[in-house]
Amino acid sequence: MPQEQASQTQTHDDERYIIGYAMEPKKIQNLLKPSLIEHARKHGIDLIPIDINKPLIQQHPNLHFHCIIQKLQPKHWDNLNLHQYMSKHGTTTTIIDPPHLVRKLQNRVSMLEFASNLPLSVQNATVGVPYQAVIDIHKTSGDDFEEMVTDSNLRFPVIAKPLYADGTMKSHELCLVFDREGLRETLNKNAAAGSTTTPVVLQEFVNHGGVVFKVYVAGEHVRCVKRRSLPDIPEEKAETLKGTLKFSQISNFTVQDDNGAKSNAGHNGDGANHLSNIERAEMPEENLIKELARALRERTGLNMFNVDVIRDAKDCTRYLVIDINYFPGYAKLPCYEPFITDFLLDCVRNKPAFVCEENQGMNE
Ligand SMILES: O=P(O)(O)O[C@H]1[C@H](O)[C@@H](OP(=O)(O)O)[C@H](OP(=O)(O)O)[C@@H](OP(=O)(O)O)[C@H]1O
Ligand SMILES: Nc1ncnc2c1ncn2[C@@H]1O[C@H](COP(=O)(O)OP(=O)(O)O)[C@@H](O)[C@H]1O
Ligand SMILES: [Mg+2]
Ligand SMILES: [Mg+2]
Repeated sequence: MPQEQASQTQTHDDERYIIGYAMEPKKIQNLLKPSLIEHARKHGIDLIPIDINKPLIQQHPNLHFHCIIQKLQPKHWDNLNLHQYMSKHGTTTTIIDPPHLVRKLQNRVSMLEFASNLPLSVQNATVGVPYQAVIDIHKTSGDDFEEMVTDSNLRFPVIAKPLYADGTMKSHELCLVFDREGLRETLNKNAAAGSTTTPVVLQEFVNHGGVVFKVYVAGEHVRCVKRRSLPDIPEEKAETLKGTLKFSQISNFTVQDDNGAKSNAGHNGDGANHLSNIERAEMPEENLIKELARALRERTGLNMFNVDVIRDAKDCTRYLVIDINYFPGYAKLPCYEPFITDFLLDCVRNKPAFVCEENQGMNE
């Protein structure tokens, strides 16, 4: 890690804290890199794995967890029986964050409600959400379909997103839909999937210069990075485009990766163009990012998340939140080790802002 970006963390010499992490192996592999474990250790934190498949009360009988971080499916909450654990240790152990609050980010409608009508005031900038509507996926033909599209008030192109953003690969399978026929086709395919049919949110596609700003939040700590996004669709071209275009996890390339990365959504140009778009794009005002993070922490009651934000290509003061993810891939941030460690130290030193309302709703 470059010296100049090393932790601002101050270690209190003899303090040691035990922090448990409960998550699936893939997430552990992505997040708990040796560099993080070592950085945390040097700053007084021992990061200890928790087995997500058996009750926590049966694990580590001689350890006291000051705090537990987690990214879990509901079945893991049952297996861990954290309720039982917390009834014994709840006064001294904090769980970040309560699952009933995390769950609100797993639905693309309730997720964006947090970002609607945000009272932010940084210069002239506004932060909102794109217009979106949940549609009835069974109305795929005839007058029903026509009426539904008209009633939805949506303007094409739109992005069809699975309503549930529950961490599955399927929940990241998105589709650009250019016209009514494309929408009908998408709904028919969904219906053909039978038991795996999922409700769909249609969200207006907003031209934004091919760059998404990812705002990573860990308590009071906030970082914003630029990532690759879908390219703009010029209005005259939008009128001629037909059908649909599937894509998935387009922003999962860092700027460095982007050079050689190929996308299945490249309907308008090549990687090199995107790269220069990203390089050229001005970052949002730092205060705006801070205010956005603070407002969303307050509204969601959560500490660990990131927010995907785009800037309207037609109006550079208009920012739109398009996605909020619980416990994102912090390791993709440069120097994520001090970022996470500083946050964890805040948690264990019990800054009031970081204590989840007495771990309420834990087993809901
Ligand atoms: O695991 P699920 O619940 O699917 O959520 C994923 C993971 O958190 C990704 O991090 P990782 O790749 O480390 O698992 C994250 O990438 P970022 O950290 O780049 O945001 C994704 O954000 P999107 O890129 O918006 O999908 C987010 O949707
Ligand atoms: N309304 C929108 N207008 C323009 N581009 C969008 C919009 N919504 C999503 N995108 C693009 O699609 C990508 C994935 O969408 P997102 O809602 O973040 O889904 P996921 O949860 O799979 O990351 C975004 O990072 C962005 O590049
Ligand atoms: Mg996203
Ligand atoms: Mg997401």
